[in-house]
Order: sequence, then structure tokens, then C-alpha cells
Amino acid sequence: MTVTDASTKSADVPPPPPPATINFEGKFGKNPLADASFAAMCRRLPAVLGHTARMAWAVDRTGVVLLLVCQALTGVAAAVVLAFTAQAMTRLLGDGIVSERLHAAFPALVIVTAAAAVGRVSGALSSYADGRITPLLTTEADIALVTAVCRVESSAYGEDGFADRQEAAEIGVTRTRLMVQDAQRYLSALIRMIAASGVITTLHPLMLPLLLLAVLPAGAGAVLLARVDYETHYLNVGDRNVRSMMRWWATYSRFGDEVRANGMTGYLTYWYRALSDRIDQRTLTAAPRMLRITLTTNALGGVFLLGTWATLAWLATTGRVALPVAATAVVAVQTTLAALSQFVIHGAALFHTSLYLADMRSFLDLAGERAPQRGESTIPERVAEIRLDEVAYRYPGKEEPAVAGVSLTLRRGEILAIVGENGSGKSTLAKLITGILLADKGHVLWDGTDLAHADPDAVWKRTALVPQNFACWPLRARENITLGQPRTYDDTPVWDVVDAVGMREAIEKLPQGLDTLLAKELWGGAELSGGQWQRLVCGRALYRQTPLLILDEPTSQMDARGEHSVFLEIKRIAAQRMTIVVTHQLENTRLADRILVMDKGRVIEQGTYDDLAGGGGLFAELVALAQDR
Ligand SMILES: Nc1ncnc2c1ncn2[C@@H]1O[C@H](COP(=O)(O)OP(=O)(O)OP(=O)(O)O)[C@@H](O)[C@H]1O
Repeated sequence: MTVTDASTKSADVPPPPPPATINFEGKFGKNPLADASFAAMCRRLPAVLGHTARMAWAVDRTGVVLLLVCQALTGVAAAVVLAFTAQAMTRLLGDGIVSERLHAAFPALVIVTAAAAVGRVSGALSSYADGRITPLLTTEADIALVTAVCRVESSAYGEDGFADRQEAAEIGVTRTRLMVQDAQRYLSALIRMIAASGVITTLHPLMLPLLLLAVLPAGAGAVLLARVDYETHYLNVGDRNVRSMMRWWATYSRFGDEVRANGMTGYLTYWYRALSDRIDQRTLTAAPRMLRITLTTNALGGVFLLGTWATLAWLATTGRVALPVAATAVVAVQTTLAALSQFVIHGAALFHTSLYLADMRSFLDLAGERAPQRGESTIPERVAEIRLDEVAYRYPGKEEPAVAGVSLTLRRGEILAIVGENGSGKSTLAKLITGILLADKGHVLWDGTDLAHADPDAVWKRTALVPQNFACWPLRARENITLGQPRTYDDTPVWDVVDAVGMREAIEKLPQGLDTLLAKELWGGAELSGGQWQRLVCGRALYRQTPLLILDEPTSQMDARGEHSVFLEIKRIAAQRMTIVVTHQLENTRLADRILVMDKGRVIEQGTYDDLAGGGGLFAELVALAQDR
């Protein structure tokens, strides 16, 4: 293993730990190889072809019709070429003087030339059709995946194996690119094979079975190789997933300062290489197996082919087949052999691709199962009250609940502050109130409607959330405020919230004002400071004008002026909504009508700032700690 950081080369310093071994063992995973016997492969082909055909039909009907017509034409052209070549050969090698023989063969030769030209043109047109269909098909698969992931219940992200199965599905999406090509080649080989088989069988009934024997080992070899390749991929999914996440974190410019100033580059590149080595190792381990398969099947195919030629020679020398027919048979054997080989090789390729597509399908099915299935109840436009009744929630795989039985009532016009030490359950409670997470026990009721039975879109239409970890979208400044809202042509409400969070001057200074792309990584993009981003994110929530506003550590990066503007605005608009502020800045809780103090998932104190600060409890202790400098 190569260690690139000089500091880790010293004998006194222990080497950095290698990356943890990751296995793809998602609880809901189903290895498509489990039923990938040769018979299963054959049974699967029609379904895979059918599915691809349906998808392709949905995205580009003209392309599909063109492809099918061209495939049929190519097949017919191949059959005509073969049949008339045989006829021309028979005439050319028959009795009579050369000019007469040539004359007799001439019409057949013209037909061969014309059919070959038709074959070439239809071949080119079917490549064009493939070029039309494939990008659309890949995009459809990609969009289906992105949409499915965006729609799953938030809790699904934490389920065992979900991320790995998503990674496997991503690979399925990229393989969709090959699907039309594989299917097209397979179909064309099938048509050519049928045409060629007809011709060769008329020459001698023994020829076709012999040729089939000669190509079967190659087909079996291709299937076995596909299996080994897929098994290796399967073993590597977990590591690949972690590697691609790490790659993003290590190379994303936003984290570049942290990586450099903390001397992380050496370890990160060591780690990246170690993981890559492990992935390569698994691939290399498979190489000798693949070589053995190729050598064995090639040798077997060679022996059978030798048998075919020997049989042909025997048929010719014993007079069982006339000499001109035997000469034609040489051409026919070559053509049929090529068609048969293509048929089995492309059949195996289709099987190979279908393994990856099966991962994609099963992930989409899983994501469909994990999509919210809560009910149809809607939420009134002006929610007046949210009530929590003994609400509890435990994250998947955790022993302790993050929220362990919280009851409270929040009414319109009220500002509620939630405080507590790190990990006490504040953000989780906020997610339960908004229905991002559904309570394991107890109920969250919005004007009497239980969120467990409410249409989540109806709920989220009424919420605005400033999360602790917010996204800095690589979109224009305007869209960074209006994202999630219907588009309007009037910028006045946008400027209103820009003013409310004190960002007018900063936005006006941007090269294109509200139209400026906020992504310095992209050409023409500009960048905001951390606090300016946070102001914009608060502006985004204020712009929504919803009955529930939740701000989780909304001002942690802001200067005093920004913080002052935001809290002033929160107070100004509080009468028309319910407001929840999660914060560690205890001074900011003075604006709240009520403060909840959380500890280990429970509410242990509640009251106004003055009640709690003088109450001698946890809040008072935290206030004292904040002042002890
Ligand atoms: N996505 C998650 N998956 C698993 N456990 C989680 C997840 N998010 C939070 N937790 C756990 O739930 C508990 C409560 O976390 P939560 O984020 O609600 O605390 P918090 O009070 O908001 O903390 P902080 O003040 O640090 O923001 C913690 O023990 C945390 O480890």
C-alpha cells in the first residue's frame, strides 16, 4: 500500500488505519445471480427485451419503428445474399464454358449486390435509430431514479443497505446506455441466424446442428464471464459507494480549505488509494478465472468447429454432397457461423446488461415501497394549532430513542424556542413536527389531522424550514430564494425578503444582481460568504409565508446585524403563524413566548426566559455557562 503523506513515513508514527471493509449486504438486497442459471438466463431474455421495448416505445415511437423495420430489412437482405450467393456459386462451379457459367450466374450476382446494399443502408439507419433512442432511454431511467430517491420517506436513507442499493441502481442507469445496442445486435443476429440456418439446412441437414455445437461453447463462455464480472461488481458495490462519496468530499472546492489547512491531503489520498487497491484486488482475483473460462470454451469451440469442417470434407469426398454444393457450403458455413456466434455473444451481453438493470429495477421497486403511504387527508390553509401527544422516535439501528415521549401544543401567533445540549433531540423533534419523520409512537396533529394519515405534500406546502445543514444551490440568487415556490414574474416579494434579511446591498453588488449564478465553481458564478448564505436561506423560508416556520440554528454564522434583522422579521410576522426556533444562543430565546428545554429526548423544563433563567434548572446552568468567560 502506498502512503503518500511524508508525516506517516516516520517509524515512530503508526500508519493510518486502512478504510473499513464495506460489504454490499443490504437487508432488502436480492442478488440477481441467485437465479442466473443458463435456463434462467434464457427465460429472462424475453422479459428483458420486452421491458426495454416498452421503455423505448414510450420515449421514441418513430425510432423504434425505424429500428424494427431496419432490423427486418437487414435480416431479409442477409438471407437473400446468402441464398443467391449459393445459387451463383452453383452456377459458376457448374458445367459448361466459363462465359456461359458467368452469364447464368449474372442475375443472382446482381441480386446479391442489391441485397448487400439494402443491408448496409438499413444497418446504418438502425444505428441512427439506436442513437436516437438510447440517450432518451438513459435519461428516462436516470430521472426515474432521481425522482424515486427524492420521494422516499426520509427514514429510508438510514435503512441498512439503502445507499449501496442506490449505488448499484446508478450503475444500472449507466448500463441502460448499452441496452438498446445489445437488444438491437441480438435481434439482428437472431434474424441473420434464422436466414442462414434455412440456407445451410437445405445444403445438408447435419450442418446446422454441427455449427450450433461449434458456437455453443463461446456462448456459454460469455455467460460465465458475465457472471464472474457481475459477482466482482457485487462485491465492490459497498466500497465503490464509499469511494465515490469520499471523492466528492475530498475534491469539492467548498471543503478545500479544511482539507488543506488541516493537512488532510496525504491521508485522504492514501485512503483513496487503499480503497481503490482493494477494489482492484477483487477485480484481479477474478482475472485468472476469466482466463480459464475463455481458454476452455475456446478450445471446446475449436474442437467442434474442426468436427464441422471434417464432416463437410467427408460429405464431399464420399460423394454425399456434390462438389459445387460443398463449395457453396464453405461460404454458408462461414456466414452461419458468424450469425450463430453473434447470436450467442449478444445474447450473453444482453444477459450481462440485464443483471445490472435488474438492480436498478429492484431499487426502484424498493423506493416505490418506501414512498410515503400516509393517506389522503389534507391540511387547512391556515393551521391554527399543532398538538404533539406523547411523540417518540428512534432512528433505525439506534438503541435509544432520539425523542422519547414529548407532548406539547403550539398555537398560531406563538413563538416557541427549543434549547438543549447537543444530541438532546431538538432537530429530531422539529422533523417530527413537520412530518419529515413520522412518530414511532404517539401522534402529531395539525388542527386535529394526524400527520400519519395526511398527504405529505399538503403538509409541506404549509411549512418553511431553515435546516441546520442547508444547501447552497448552484442556482441564481433569485431561485435560491424562490426555490420550491411557483414561479412569478414580479421580483417585489423577493426583494422584500432580501431586505428583511439585510441582503440588498450584497445582492446589488453581484455582477448580475438577482440573476447571478451562486456557484463560484461554475463559469460566470459568484460566491457568498457563510453568513450571507445563511441570510439567503432564512430569506428562502420567509418567502414561503407558511403557517409554520421552523428555524434550526438560523443565525449561527451571522453577524450581529444579520441576526438582529432576522429576529426582528420573525417577530414582525409571528402573529400570522406558528414559529419554532431551535438555538444554542440562549439570548435569542428572549423573543420566544415559551422555551422548551430538552434532555435525552424529553422536555425537562418549559417556561419564559425569565422563569427558566432564575429557575435553577438546566436552562439556568446553560445561561451561567454562556456567561462564564
Ligand atoms: N439521521 C440520523 N440517523 C441516526 N441517528 C441520528 C440521526 N440524526 C440524529 N441522530 C441521533 O439522534 C439523537 C438526537 O439528534 P438531534 O440531531 O435531534 O439532536 P440535537 O439536539 O438537534 O443536537 P445538536 O444540538 O447537536 O444539533 C442523537 O443521538 C443523534 O446521534
